[in-house]
Amino acid sequence: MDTQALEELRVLGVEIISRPELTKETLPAALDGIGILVVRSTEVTARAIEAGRHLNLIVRAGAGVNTIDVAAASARGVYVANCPGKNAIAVAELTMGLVVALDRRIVDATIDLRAGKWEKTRYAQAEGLYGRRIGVAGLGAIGREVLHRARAFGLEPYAWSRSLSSNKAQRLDVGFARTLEELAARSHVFTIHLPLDSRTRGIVNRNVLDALPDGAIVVNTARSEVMDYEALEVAIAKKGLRVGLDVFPNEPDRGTGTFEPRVLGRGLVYGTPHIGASTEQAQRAIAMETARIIRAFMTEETVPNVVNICATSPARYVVVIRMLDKVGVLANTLSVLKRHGINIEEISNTVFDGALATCTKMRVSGRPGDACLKEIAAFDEVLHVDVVSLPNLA
Ligand SMILES: NC(=O)C1=CN([C@@H]2O[C@H](COP(=O)(O)OP(=O)(O)OC[C@H]3O[C@@H](n4cnc5c(N)ncnc54)[C@H](O)[C@@H]3O)[C@@H](O)[C@H]2O)C=CC1
Ligand SMILES: O=C(O)C(=O)COP(=O)(O)O
Repeated sequence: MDTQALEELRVLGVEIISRPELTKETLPAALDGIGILVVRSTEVTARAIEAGRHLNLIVRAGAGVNTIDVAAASARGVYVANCPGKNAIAVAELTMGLVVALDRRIVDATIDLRAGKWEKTRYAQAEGLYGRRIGVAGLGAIGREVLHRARAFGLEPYAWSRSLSSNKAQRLDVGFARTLEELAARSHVFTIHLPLDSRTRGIVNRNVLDALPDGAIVVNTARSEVMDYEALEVAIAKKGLRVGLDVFPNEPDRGTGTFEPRVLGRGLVYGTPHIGASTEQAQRAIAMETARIIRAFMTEETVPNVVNICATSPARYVVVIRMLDKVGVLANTLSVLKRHGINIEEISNTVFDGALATCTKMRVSGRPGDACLKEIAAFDEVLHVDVVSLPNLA
């Protein structure tokens, strides 16, 4: 981990245990006594989350949280946070690297040269990128960085993304595709930057691949499960696609080992071992963001980048209680709320200058009745109690 980020954590008094060799299988047994787990692509299963009885926070030191059983974490009240955007430039750089390499067949030319073969005639047959169209599927942090770099190459950009409308596309000066098929049909270069979830699994399917023009360059640096790799193999043969992949089905979860993805032998297919995020710059940015998340978790009320906060809280009211800063006052008010069957969803407590008084705000699902409020107000140390209805912002 970056030395500055490590220093940040040391200042917080965090004891750091580094176990990069852990896998999906060995992680659960290693979580005993661990409060904060920082992971890259290692899978964090429900079994790991159950085994990690002391776990409060899981930080995905990267973007994609599909490797973490977020539902299992939510069910045990464990925060899951990621580092959005912090490795986007690195992935965009690799994406453009693959695009250029495929157009000019740089890898094959190098392999031939290393074997003593001067194949100028063969490798002189490149189309070139300038003036051709690039389709970006998923215009998030990485998609936008790709767009930026694609323009510098003179590629004409098109995009398809969840919240992209034709107006927004116009503002971004990018061609708008209404469907993924439409995007594919326009793309001489087609690049995928969608997260993996239940809606995107297999979304780049046979129909989408069939819509691509012959000889198109296809790049996937997102997740293998977003694309049907069997259909891809067929499309490579049928359409002469040139393909660049940084992600594969059943990737090893160790840094070194053997791995022979079948698709790599199916035509002009270049591959990298999931290194999209692996530049020093990106890793430094990720480390600093990880330290920021941990610091906020330990010292502040809100944790940044949490992906599993209840989007539609059942809380409809806020109980605001000003009280003297004395032992047991808050506990007394809570026991009254409990007796009246009021469930507290969220709570915050602020202490004011001089530490004489505090203000507690509790988000609750049911409106406390007058009797309940009177009981709270009756405590000598309670200065005031109020109930505020939350606006329906849904
Ligand atoms: N190869 C590597 O090392 C890396 C791979 N990745 C992968 O790239 C993915 C994207 O990363 P970012 O751009 O940072 O994420 P992001 O969240 O900033 O962007 C994702 C984009 O996809 C769009 N989107 C999401 N669901 C959609 C749907 N169902 N239909 C249409 N559009 C949808 C979103 O609106 C957003 O614009 C990550 O989730 C991760 O899986 C990320 C970093 C490194
Ligand atoms: O950030 C992401 O989503 C990635 O895929 C990066 O994976 P890594 O942390 O390099 O194993």
